[in-house]
Amino acid sequence: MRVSMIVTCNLCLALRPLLPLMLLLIIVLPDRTFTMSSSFQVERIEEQKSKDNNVVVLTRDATSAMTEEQQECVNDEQYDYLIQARKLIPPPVESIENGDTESADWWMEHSALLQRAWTQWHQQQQQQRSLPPLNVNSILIDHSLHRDVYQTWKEPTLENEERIHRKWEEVLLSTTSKTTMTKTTMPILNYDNDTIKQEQEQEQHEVFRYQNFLTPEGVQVLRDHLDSITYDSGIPTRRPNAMNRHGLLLDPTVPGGVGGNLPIHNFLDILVRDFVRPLGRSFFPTFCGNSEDDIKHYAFTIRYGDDGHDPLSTTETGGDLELKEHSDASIISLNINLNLPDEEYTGSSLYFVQDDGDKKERREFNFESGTALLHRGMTRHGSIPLQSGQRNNLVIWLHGKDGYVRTSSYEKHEQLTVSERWSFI
Ligand SMILES: O=C(O)CCC(=O)C(=O)O
Ligand SMILES: [Fe+2]
Repeated sequence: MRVSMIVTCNLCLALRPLLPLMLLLIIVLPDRTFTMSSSFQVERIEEQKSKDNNVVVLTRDATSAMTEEQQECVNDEQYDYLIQARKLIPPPVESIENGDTESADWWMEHSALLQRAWTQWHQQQQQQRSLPPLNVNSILIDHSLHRDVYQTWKEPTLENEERIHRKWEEVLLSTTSKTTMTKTTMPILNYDNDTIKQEQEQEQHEVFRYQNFLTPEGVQVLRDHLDSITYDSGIPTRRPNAMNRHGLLLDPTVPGGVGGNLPIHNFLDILVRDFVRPLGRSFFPTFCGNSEDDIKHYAFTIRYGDDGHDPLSTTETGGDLELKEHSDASIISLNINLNLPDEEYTGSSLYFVQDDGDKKERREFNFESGTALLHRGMTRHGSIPLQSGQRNNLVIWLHGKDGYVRTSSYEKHEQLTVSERWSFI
């Protein structure tokens, strides 16, 4: 007992100089140790949870131990895809790398972030930006066309189809010669004993026009919606295709395409299902003979001329001016003008190549606000230079899966029946 007291006293004496430090540790350490270990534990648990779910997230519990500044940083950088997407600098639309005009790799690399940003933007916009529904009472599409189309959906007859066709102008007719093989029983007339070859002149309707396909209200709401995507979202958007540099690629399945399941996507789905596909099948029954041919759509907007928002552009007016002659990667294309009635422009007529066998001629068309042209993708076309103003159009291509475009024609007996044309197959 005595010994132990002496030892304790000696120890006390030895430790005496350290006493202030020990006191300080007793006061400070428990609290520090508790704070650190608890926040550490939470983080470890959450880290484990997120690993299990294969997602990397910082939870609110883990961030509660952070300073306000740190937390803001986490909120911005980790959660806010919109802020991250807005910071990206996309490759200029004019850039060409290894022959690739669309910088596909860059869009692929940022595709997941951009899609999340669109979803986030949609959630923020939901209250303010919607489109009127595209149902039978829709104010978007010419009422009398709409009525006839819905009547034909209810009763798919040739008469009802004919009523719709009368509302469209046939604006381009080509004459092509087609060689047909006919079975014969007269062996002397040919060498293979079984067929005779016949040259037939065939008239082929190529382009149809509907002057006021979209109502003035329809043009206005679609433009507002699309302009908001372009100018308000701040999310980088990929050029619409290899030829057009300015406009929106509206296909969410293509890296860099506008996503987020916005009202425009729903509008396009219904427009394609209820109008473009059955109209394409009924105007071009020799080419749209199977649902495999027109099952998919690819939609984009195009803009010719300056919009004053494009400092990176190097073209004379800050936008595209013309489009070279081409055929589309589609079986059917619908091209609708989205200029507001008072948005005037000169030049920029769309031309189609009229093929009369020996002779090929260009036929030009001017778009007016809301005008739609429906044509085969294979019919060659382009647009002449814009002289002044701006032209905005919405283009929808129909094709098969994986971009498959069928070009050969179907014989009469292979073609879809009227009820098949107006069905969801
Ligand atoms: O409206 C135009 O200028 C034609 C657009 C076009 O043909 C296309 O983008 O494929
Ligand atoms: Fe085209």
